[in-house]
Amino acid sequence: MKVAAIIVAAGRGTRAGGPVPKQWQPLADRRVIDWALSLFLSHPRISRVVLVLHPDDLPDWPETRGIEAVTGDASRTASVRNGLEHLASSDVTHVLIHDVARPCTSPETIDAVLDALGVAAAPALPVTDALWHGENDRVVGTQDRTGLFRAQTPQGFEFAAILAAHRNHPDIAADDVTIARAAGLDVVIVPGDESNLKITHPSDFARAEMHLRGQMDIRIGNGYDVHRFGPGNHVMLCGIAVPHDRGLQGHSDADVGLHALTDAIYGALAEGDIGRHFPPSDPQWKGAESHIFLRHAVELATEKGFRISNMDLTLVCEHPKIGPHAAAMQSVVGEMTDLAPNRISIKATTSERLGFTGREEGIAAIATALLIKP
Ligand SMILES: Nc1ccn([C@@H]2O[C@H](COP(=O)(O)OP(=O)(O)OP(=O)(O)O)[C@@H](O)[C@H]2O)c(=O)n1
Ligand SMILES: C[C@](O)(CO)[C@H](O)COP(=O)(O)O
Repeated sequence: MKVAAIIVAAGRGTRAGGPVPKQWQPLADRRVIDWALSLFLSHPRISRVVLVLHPDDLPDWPETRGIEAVTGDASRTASVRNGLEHLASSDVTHVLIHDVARPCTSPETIDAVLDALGVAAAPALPVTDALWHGENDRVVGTQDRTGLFRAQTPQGFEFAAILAAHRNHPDIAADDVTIARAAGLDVVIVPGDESNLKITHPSDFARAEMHLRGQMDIRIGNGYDVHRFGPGNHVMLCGIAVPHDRGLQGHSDADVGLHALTDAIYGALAEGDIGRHFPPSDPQWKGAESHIFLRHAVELATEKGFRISNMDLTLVCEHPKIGPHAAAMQSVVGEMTDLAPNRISIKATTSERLGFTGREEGIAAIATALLIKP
């Protein structure tokens, strides 16, 4: 079985509204389109992913590894057909056709459809509400719901069969099962999922967001570090050499800010602290630049499937004054972590001349990091 996925994303999302078509709108920290793409790209049983885009959107689509971008057409049916024709002379044996507008589809639904193939299989849910006919805000009739289902995607087909069915069905159809049925194909119904909703109207964004956030692994971690002052003419703080009449002492470059940020990430991952990964007893870390530690923590987070959402750091000291350097620190930390500066907060406070920071014996730093695994 060699399976391709066709994700149709050439619609204009008129019912959903918004400044751009719905697939480009933000949803739970990504764009709607990214949810469907990452689901199919990461599914082990899918070998090719074809993305059908509107002609206006195609020029802006960056060439992306593993995604074959194809031009869409005036109707969903015609867009699907373009995707199928793109695969026409390939060795693909089966195809899953999916709406980009369904960002909450689960890998289990994909597996259920693939397991049921066959010639054709698609997820659906039995209708549970009473059904009426209505006119001018009045009920004019009722409809028996026995045997009625609400169709979802991805809809799966034997490739040659659905290609032929589409070629023989030039008219617009509600979905690809309709076209398969018109060609006489037998379609198996597999259980759909209430959360596999299609973003159609503005209120659907909130429902999808609630589901996706509920599914996410969201981790918070804190980091705290202190370094004492010693001789020197600058302190390293968040990767910036800040002029000062003393330096900070430590086994590494004593960048207390980067250390707290690093420990916050390790903390969120339940991966101990810097000392566990870079033991102070190991001479190779003597005088080390602390960006090494922060980069390691970020890599570890990425390896475990997490993305850093934001970080917040407070430096506690009377001097040096941090405000004039905060923007530069944000930008340097942004480079180290691959985060936009507006996701990194760097601020400072004095301790009102109380305690060791108040007596200017050293600098303390407190950090929080929020990590998300979709
Ligand atoms: N010419 C079209 C129309 C629709 N679609 C895709 O088909 C799916 C289902 O369509 P729908 O939810 O109706 O999306 P839109 O057509 O974008 O929405 P609207 O009808 O509100 O404009 C969506 O993923 C949409 O991008 C497509 O690829 N090409
Ligand atoms: C394909 C589909 O999602 C199955 O429920 C649905 O038919 C698409 O309908 P739309 O009117 O094009 O949104």
